[in-house]
Amino acid sequence: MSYFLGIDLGTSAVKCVLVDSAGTVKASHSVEYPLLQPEPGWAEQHPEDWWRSTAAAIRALLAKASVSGGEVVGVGLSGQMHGSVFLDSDRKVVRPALLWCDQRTAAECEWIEQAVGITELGRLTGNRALTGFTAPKLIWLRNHEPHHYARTAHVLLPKDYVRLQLTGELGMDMADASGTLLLDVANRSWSSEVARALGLPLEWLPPLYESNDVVGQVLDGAAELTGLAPGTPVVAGGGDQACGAVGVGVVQQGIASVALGTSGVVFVHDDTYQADTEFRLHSFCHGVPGKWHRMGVMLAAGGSFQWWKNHFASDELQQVEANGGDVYSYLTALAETAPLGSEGLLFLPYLTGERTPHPDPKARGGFIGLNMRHTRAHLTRAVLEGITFGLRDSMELITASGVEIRELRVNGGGARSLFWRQMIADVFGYPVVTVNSTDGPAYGAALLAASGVLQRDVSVLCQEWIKVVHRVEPDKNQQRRYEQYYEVYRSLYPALRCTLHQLSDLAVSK
Ligand SMILES: Nc1ncnc2c1ncn2[C@@H]1O[C@H](COP(=O)(O)OP(=O)(O)O)[C@@H](O)[C@H]1O
Ligand SMILES: O=C(CO)[C@@H](O)[C@H](O)COP(=O)(O)O
Repeated sequence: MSYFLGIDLGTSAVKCVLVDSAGTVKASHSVEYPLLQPEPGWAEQHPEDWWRSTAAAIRALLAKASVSGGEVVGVGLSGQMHGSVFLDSDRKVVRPALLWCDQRTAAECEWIEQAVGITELGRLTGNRALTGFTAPKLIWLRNHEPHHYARTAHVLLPKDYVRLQLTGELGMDMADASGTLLLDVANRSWSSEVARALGLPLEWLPPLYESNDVVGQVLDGAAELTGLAPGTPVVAGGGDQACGAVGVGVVQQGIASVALGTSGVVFVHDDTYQADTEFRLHSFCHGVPGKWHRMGVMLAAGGSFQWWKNHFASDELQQVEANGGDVYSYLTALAETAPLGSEGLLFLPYLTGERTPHPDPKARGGFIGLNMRHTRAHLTRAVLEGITFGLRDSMELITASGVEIRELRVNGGGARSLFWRQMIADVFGYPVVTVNSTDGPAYGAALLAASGVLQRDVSVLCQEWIKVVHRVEPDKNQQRRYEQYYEVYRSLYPALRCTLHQLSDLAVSK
């Protein structure tokens, strides 16, 4: 039997999945690694941890599935986007990577937008300078760690480091490269103009590939560590959002995906390059060769729910866990006992600043409208509703550009909850479906590997592999009531912006 291996290098863990040539998942396996937060707002990881964990996950997956390395005929990679891996001329790691959720580069983003100009930067790259993106991190390194900057010879994104260890080849796909702020997204090539304006060496950037291009073959040493066969072809793959969209079949116009991971993303496919006039949406290359996509990114979607679980719901939760229950399922059931709108309570999900629609590292979260009747159930529901309203903000920007949507495909950990899926259908006003692939980005990476190795069209493979398994329709009455809450929600950020900034400054003042 032949299998394709999809690897998704996430923020908390690497997930590997084996898929057969008909698109059926044989088995999956995850291995976690630590997230370092040496200062408030910083987020780093050791690239060596990624590689060690990936090799261990592949080995364990093959054993679990009783599949031999020789049966794996192609490998694809997906990964957390934007993270900067700095390598020296011997391809050794210079310092820990700065991740997508790291917020230290606010000053560098301002400098970039002044140096290039927001409109010119948008014309050249399709995007604004946002704290998570890669180029501001390179400038941060130049400003704050010149000794590390002087040693740097190559810059990669997280999953590209893993591909380098597997194959010995430097490379980056267009989809992930779009989040560096150094790609001319419209023309799918590095922007020498932006690199020159920022004084960044273009030679640090690796060769570019489409997501289903074969970049290299598994090396002997990597084969020994992973259990894969030497010479197995490895495709470029893509950023986790592009791979996740491929994994749920968002490879044509009319279907949007909503990813409920740590971040939250509303994603649409574009046949031609499109950019938001004010660059509030990210305009990126898609994992489908020669195609593009736009997305709005909320930094703490599932992340807000996870924060709520970790800090304000610990007592019963220990019991739930001890009885083998799922803590998130317990919390969504609790939320369901509170009425729609949480009896006049709104939650702002800007716990780690925000990207879309408010590119603001100093935005902060909050509960607004508390009264004496509110219980933990109301607050839990308000958290889920606030995240959903925040995602609707991205959808508003997408539909305002003239895109017509007929269906939402939900993926990520939050998609497990039927209650949350119904809430999304009611708040967005579109049918919400889930598909047979629950492994999202890893499944998309396996599909891209199959496309590259078998020389099959990505969209055709999506049609063959991906099937809708569940559908919820918006409830008109609930939709009308949510609309009233959403109108209040969207008025809060402009009204509170200065207050949130003051609080953000006070939090770090000594
Ligand atoms: N049963 C569930 N119901 C609702 N939300 C859930 C459930 N399980 C997980 N989640 C949410 O999904 C998030 C994790 O999603 P995942 O796609 O695994 O994220 P990542 O890839 O960023 O690590 C959690 O933080 C939580 O908010
Ligand atoms: O920054 C982005 C997209 O622009 C994030 O989507 C990261 O790529 C990681 O997301 P999770 O999968 O961990 O939520």
